Amino acid sequence: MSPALGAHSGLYDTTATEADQRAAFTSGEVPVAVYGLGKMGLPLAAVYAEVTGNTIGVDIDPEVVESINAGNTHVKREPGLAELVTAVVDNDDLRATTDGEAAAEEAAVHVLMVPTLLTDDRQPDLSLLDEVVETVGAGLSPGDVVFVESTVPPRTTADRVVPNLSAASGLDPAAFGAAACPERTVSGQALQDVRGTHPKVVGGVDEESTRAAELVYGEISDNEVVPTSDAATAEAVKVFEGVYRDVNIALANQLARYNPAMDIDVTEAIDVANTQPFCDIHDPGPGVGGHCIPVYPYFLTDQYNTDSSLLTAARDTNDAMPEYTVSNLEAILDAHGVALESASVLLLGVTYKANINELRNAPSIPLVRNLRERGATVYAVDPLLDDWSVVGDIEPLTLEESTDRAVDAVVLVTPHDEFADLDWDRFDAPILDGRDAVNASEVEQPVYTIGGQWP
Ligand SMILES: NC(=O)c1ccc[n+]([C@@H]2O[C@H](COP(=O)([O-])OP(=O)(O)OC[C@H]3O[C@@H](n4cnc5c(N)ncnc54)[C@H](O)[C@@H]3O)[C@@H](O)[C@H]2O)c1
Ligand SMILES: CC(=O)N[C@@H]1[C@@H](OP(=O)(O)OP(=O)(O)OC[C@H]2O[C@@H](n3ccc(=O)[nH]c3=O)[C@H](O)[C@@H]2O)O[C@H](CO)[C@@H](O)[C@@H]1O
Repeated sequence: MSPALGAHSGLYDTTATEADQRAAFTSGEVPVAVYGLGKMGLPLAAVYAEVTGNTIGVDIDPEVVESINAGNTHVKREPGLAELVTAVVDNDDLRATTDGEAAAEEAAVHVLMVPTLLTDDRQPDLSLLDEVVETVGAGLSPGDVVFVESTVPPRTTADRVVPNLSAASGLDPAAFGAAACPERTVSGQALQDVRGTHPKVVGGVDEESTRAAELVYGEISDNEVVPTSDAATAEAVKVFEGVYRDVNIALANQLARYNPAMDIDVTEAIDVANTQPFCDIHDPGPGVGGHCIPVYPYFLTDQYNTDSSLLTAARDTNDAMPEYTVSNLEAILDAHGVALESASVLLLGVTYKANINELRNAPSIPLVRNLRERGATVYAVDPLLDDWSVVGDIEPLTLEESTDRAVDAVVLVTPHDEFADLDWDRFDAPILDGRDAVNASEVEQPVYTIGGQWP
């Protein structure tokens, strides 16, 4: 019970003044629970704890919970995160638990940050969201607010989350608030993003929910808080951002395919085209991975009886890039007198993005499958990866071991920091620089790029 907030410690439909609500929120009188403590959820929970002094982190993985309660951070390469987690745990501002229902009973602000992925037939998979909504519903109280930070198909908060919360709690939907407050955070800079690199978008299922979200994120974010007309609009903002990026990357990959016929360096043309403000063509590469960009288009394509051919064409273009990369490599090997079928190929970087230990939808997986189907022997180096089981039929090597292997070509798939100062000539083989990350002027071996000129 919060004296400042009167009847209940919730922010929804309270009679307290805005000033009293802010005071209650920042003094810990409005307990917060953050559900999902992964790459996005842990930074988010740590900032909530820093602001409120009373945040419960909920995760279904006991090892995650144990690690956090020991003041440790299982999410790596996030500047400032380890220090912040240690500080908020030591100060008892943040505590973690696997008991989501107990946390839901205690909290008045519920923040959902669990994965929203795809089923095998590429439909939105909201099963983890449904599970956590059941958990929150079991402890939901009048006056509580629920913020969906996970990226979801537009209309999910209003048409799925709220009815399920009402059913699980027995509360009338008018008794609690719900808003879509999509996470606009990039791994590798998560803390600064949560704190306000970009404006924070919030949209409630009703005006009071939007108001409560504005008040909370006005304390969490240093940037402006942008309220939208409703929750579905806020959800659409996030999905549209991701779809824009997938289509734009597909444009870059389409342009790369004009080689070898066009016989130019497409990446040079793109870079120069981008020197005027109405053009922002992204970079061609061996494919589009992660659980954001290749996923979000499917939150739209089959959900409405609307032609989505542009989005599906972009997805097809990006999904074809691993195979296109192999055809590039085959031309390079051929020019160096080696048949792909009998070649030894070294891949540098396997995770979907530099310095992030995440294999979801990683282009390296179809790339390895394609190379092996063609008969090539494949080695790979990835200093971040601890579980190679899903990568395919390859021999993982350390960077040191890789120099002892006679290989016919090297493919830079993911430019981790560890490769930044590499002596590329140590491999004595042509290089296919999939992410245009190698300074070819400093390398004696021939360096090719996706979109660059073929041999
Ligand atoms: N990773 C990104 O760059 C990024 C950026 C913006 C938004 N997002 C959104 O955030 C979501 C989460 O991404 P992430 O990178 O943090 O995922 P993650 O896989 O790193 O972490 C998810 C965590 O949620 C936990 N979890 C699963 N089900 C749970 C439940 N029912 N209750 C409590 N915890 C549960 C898992 O144990 C895991 O620790 C994404 O699916 C996406 O929608 C991701
Ligand atoms: C808040 C949030 O959701 N943030 C998302 C997050 O997305 P993300 O972490 O999944 O990372 P991305 O950078 O989008 O990369 C995805 C894949 O696309 C490949 N790629 C990329 C650019 C390019 O020009 N050509 C490419 O081929 C790359 O190698 C990788 O495999 O950060 C982005 C800003 O970085 C955001 O815009 C995006 O909303």
